[in-house]
This record gives sequence, structure tokens and C-alpha cells, in this order.
Amino acid sequence: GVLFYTLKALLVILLPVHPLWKSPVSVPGGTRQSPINIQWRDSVYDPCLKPLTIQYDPSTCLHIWNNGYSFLVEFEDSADKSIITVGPLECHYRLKQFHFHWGAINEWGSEHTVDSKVFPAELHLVHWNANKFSSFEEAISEDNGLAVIGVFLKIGTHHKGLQKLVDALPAVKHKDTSVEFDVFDPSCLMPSCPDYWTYAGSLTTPPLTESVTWIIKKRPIEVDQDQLEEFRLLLFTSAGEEEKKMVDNFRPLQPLMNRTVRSSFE
Ligand SMILES: NS(=O)(=O)/N=C1/NCCS1
Ligand SMILES: [Zn+2]
Repeated sequence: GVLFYTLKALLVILLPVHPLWKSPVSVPGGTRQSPINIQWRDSVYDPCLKPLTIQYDPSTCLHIWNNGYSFLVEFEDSADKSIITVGPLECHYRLKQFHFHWGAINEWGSEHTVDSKVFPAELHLVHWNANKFSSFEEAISEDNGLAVIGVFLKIGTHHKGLQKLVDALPAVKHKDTSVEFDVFDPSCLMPSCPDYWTYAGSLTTPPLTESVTWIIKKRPIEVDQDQLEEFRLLLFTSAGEEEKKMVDNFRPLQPLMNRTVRSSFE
């Protein structure tokens, strides 16, 4: 009856806004949103795709901070000191920050999936096109403005390079806290295998702009259970507020629509 249809209408109106993101889960008119499921057999090998060239300068590391979505490690990006180039890219892109997404338990947490397999966490290294633009803020809403490397995390052996990061997390437990982080080389977080998928997508947190060339590494890195548990001790909330554990900070999968995922490997 009328009650059923009223409830149904309410659901449709409320459904698109996921409480976690305080922004629509789907962007009206979005045709290239992220994350997506990568169906391995549907990806197309492109022999023109070369290995990615990564040149990070550990001294460009500035600080770690909790922005209320994740914890970010930010880099000094006023010169071409930490850059990526080649791979699927036609320009060189400067490292701005890296951060992670993870679940409350190991059964979920990543944003991208591979053949519907979910990983416990996913690392994002965010870069902006320094050939075409003069700042991250300018590049964020432009075509070919950003390149984000995605690396899956799986539970396994202790990750020595990550531990320096993990040891700093108690200092950024609350939203809007930061701590100086002088020297860190993010290339220690890269798997040794050069293989990746690449596709045209968007940011997965606000402003969700469709400006990202995604480079998703085929092989995960291994971290141990204790290291991932440390991520789960962070809070979404500021000091003095009712505590909300920072977990499940991933966006739901978005429709592939008219896109092809290319692979750098056969
Ligand atoms: N998770 S993500 O890297 O796609 N989203 C971002 N939003 C603002 C800077 S990075
Ligand atoms: Zn991210």
C-alpha cells in the first residue's frame, strides 16, 4: 500500500549517502569512478606499457597526520625530488602523500578487488602531474592531473620498513593530530614485482574527482597481524569526542561502465 511506497521512496533518497563518507557513494553523472573490481581475464595486455620508474628522495618526507579518514604521510613537493614516470604515464608526477585503507577484520579492507578477492588493506601513493600543473590542488580536478599507485597488503611476515610508520601511529591517534616524520623512503613499501594493472578512475575519498590514472600493483606486500592491529587503534574522532575506531575506511566498488583495464604483463 501507500506505506510500502513511502518507505521505498525514502530508502532510494537516503541510500546514495553512505554515513562514513559524508558524501554520495555514487557521484551523480560519474562515468569513471573508483574503486573497481579488476577481472583478471578481462584485462587487456598492452605491450607498450613499460615498468614504472620510481625515484623517491627519503628526505622529502615531512610529517604523518590523521585527517579523520586515514593517516597520511605527506611529502615536500616544491621540486622534482620524489617522482614517478614512464609506466602508463606520459608525464612525470610528484609524490604528495601516501595513506592506507583497511578493515575492522582481515576479511575486508581494500578498496580495489581482484577477481572479487578483497585484501585486508590497500596502500595509496598519491602523485600530481608536475609537467602540466603547478600544484596538487590545481591538478586534483584536471584530466591526467593525478596518478595513484595502489598496493594490496596481505597478512604474512613482519614488514620492517612499515614498522617505523607503525611506531609513530600512537602520536596521531586522534583526528587532526600530526607528528614530524623526517626520513622515510616509501619505495620500501613497493612489491619487488613490476607487474601492474592501469585504468582511468577517480579519487575514492572527497572530492572524488575523475582525474586519476590508477596503477594497481599485481603482487601484494606482506605485513604481520600486529602491524595491521596498530592501524585499527587509530580514531576517526578528535580528542575529547566520543571515540570511533578508524576502521572500514574504504569506499564501495563502483561500476566499471565503459572502461578497459590494461595490464603490463601477459
Ligand atoms: N583514496 S584516494 O587517494 O583515491 N583519495 C584521495 N582524496 C584526496 C587526496 S587522495
Ligand atoms: Zn586512498
